[in-house]
Amino acid sequence: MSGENLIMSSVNGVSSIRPEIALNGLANGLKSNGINGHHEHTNGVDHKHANGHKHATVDPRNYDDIIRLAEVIRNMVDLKESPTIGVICGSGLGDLADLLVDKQVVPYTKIPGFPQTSVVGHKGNLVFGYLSGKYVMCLQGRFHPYEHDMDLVLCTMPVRIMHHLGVKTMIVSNAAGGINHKFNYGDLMIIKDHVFMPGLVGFSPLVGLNDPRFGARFVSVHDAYDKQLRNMARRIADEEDIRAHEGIYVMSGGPQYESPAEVKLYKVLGADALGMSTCHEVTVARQCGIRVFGFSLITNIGNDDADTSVEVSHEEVLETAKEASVRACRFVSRIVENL
Ligand SMILES: O=P(O)(O)O[C@H]1O[C@H](CO)[C@@H](O)[C@H]1O
Ligand SMILES: Nc1nc2[nH]cnc2c(=O)[nH]1
Repeated sequence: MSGENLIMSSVNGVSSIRPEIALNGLANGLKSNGINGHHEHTNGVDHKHANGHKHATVDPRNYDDIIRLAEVIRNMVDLKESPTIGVICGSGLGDLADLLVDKQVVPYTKIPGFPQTSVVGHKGNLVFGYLSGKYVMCLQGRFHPYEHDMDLVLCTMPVRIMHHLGVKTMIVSNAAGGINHKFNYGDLMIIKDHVFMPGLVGFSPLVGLNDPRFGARFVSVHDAYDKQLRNMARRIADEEDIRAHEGIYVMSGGPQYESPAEVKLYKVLGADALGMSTCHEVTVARQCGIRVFGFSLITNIGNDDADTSVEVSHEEVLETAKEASVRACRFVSRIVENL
């Protein structure tokens, strides 16, 4: 099979991926070189794509591999300009990427060495285009650590690629279970701060040898969610008559939802909403100096009493996210307009 055939594709008839790239050449270019040439990583992963085809070896821990992969992606599309805004679409919120104007879609399956999505509601496309007149890149589908054997470095590879392609501001969304009693189905929660549970016990994307080209060894996340952006988002929510709160997001490892006793525990910790994503991406974004705005879509209400608890399901999460999707897309479009 030729590289041309693999890379050429049309999604919804709008993709215009450049055909001239030879995948075999990319594979060679993507061999791991080690940090600064003096450290050879041995944990490069041969990522098998959904179609069973084995792509180039990319070591997500290797700076040179990330830069090469970012350049491969740059060459797969005809970028209109540098995307300075990156959006990670959470469960059921991928509709936003479909709204982009003049868009170019690169399926993850066509990107050598890229991981794949497996969660319903995460399509698995990198989408470039204009939103509110600004050139953005959207991840239409994210990588949850529970899908990828808790390999947080692999799951945050797209954030480092965004950075290399020019992203300065990242908007990250997720679906989450509300545990603040004021929260209702379909409300938005502007993330003020987070509790990164996996990170607290050693599952951080920053664990391992640090190549200083990625950023600092020790990253301060005291101001991870930009205050100015939060204030702007609150004003926009008011103007648009969107119910939005501000609160603390907790990322658990998942994929099981919380037991009522765990929900109670998180309440004591001061959490407002629970999910299984976002914190790893935000941590890496802060390491490379990307400004972050994050919000949760409250798709279900956490149970805190085993005697009255009801089942939580991903179907329910997706259904509520779908109902709130138009509102959430309007919210993000207005934020981008104001950036
Ligand atoms: O955080 P996003 O990607 O929105 O997905 C959320 O929804 C899924 C559970 O329903 C989990 O993956 C949780 O993290
Ligand atoms: N951990 C967790 N993730 C979610 N994603 C959507 N709802 C929930 C929830 O209740 N708990």
